[in-house]
Amino acid sequence: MTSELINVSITRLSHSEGLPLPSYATQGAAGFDFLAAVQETICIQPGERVLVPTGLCIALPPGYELQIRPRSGLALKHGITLPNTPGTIDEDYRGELKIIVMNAGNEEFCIERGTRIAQGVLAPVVRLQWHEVANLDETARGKGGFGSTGQ
Ligand SMILES: O=c1ccn([C@H]2C[C@H](O)[C@@H](COP(=O)(O)OP(=O)(O)OP(=O)(O)O)O2)c(=O)[nH]1
Ligand SMILES: [Mg+2]
Repeated sequence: MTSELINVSITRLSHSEGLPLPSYATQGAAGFDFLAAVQETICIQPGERVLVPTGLCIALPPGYELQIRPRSGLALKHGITLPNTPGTIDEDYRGELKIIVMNAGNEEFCIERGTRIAQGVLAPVVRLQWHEVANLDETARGKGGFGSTGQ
């Protein structure tokens, strides 16, 4: 990938010792894979969700967020998803990164230590400032939405 690399400070908690840092699986991958820093294998029953530790804390540079997204292979093969996707890591968060993993499949799914459970994508943030007005400008769409343009 030709995009610039942004430095992000990272610290480890004791339960991630021995695991490699999250990394990009291919040269052009947009997301790096988070490894589950579980001490023992945890199994999620269909419909259940668990909070998976990463054992990592980071300090994002100002103006960035980290999005935590599901992995499509786990979603397709096992129905593993993240109910809050994309999870938002704020630039001022210094706690442990954790991943809310849900089993939307039909069978038990087990997460072993080091399972690549989700991916992180660094993204720039644009913040707004409200400008309260009496009326909004008119558009062709107007208030039409929720299927107003047809199938
Ligand atoms: O999948 C996630 C989502 C969030 N976080 C952490 C980092 C984030 O900066 C913080 C707060 O997340 P969010 O704003 O989504 O949750 P909230 O329910 O609004 O909590 P808060 O009141 O702490 O902002 O929790 C995670 O570790 N994993
Ligand atoms: Mg919040």
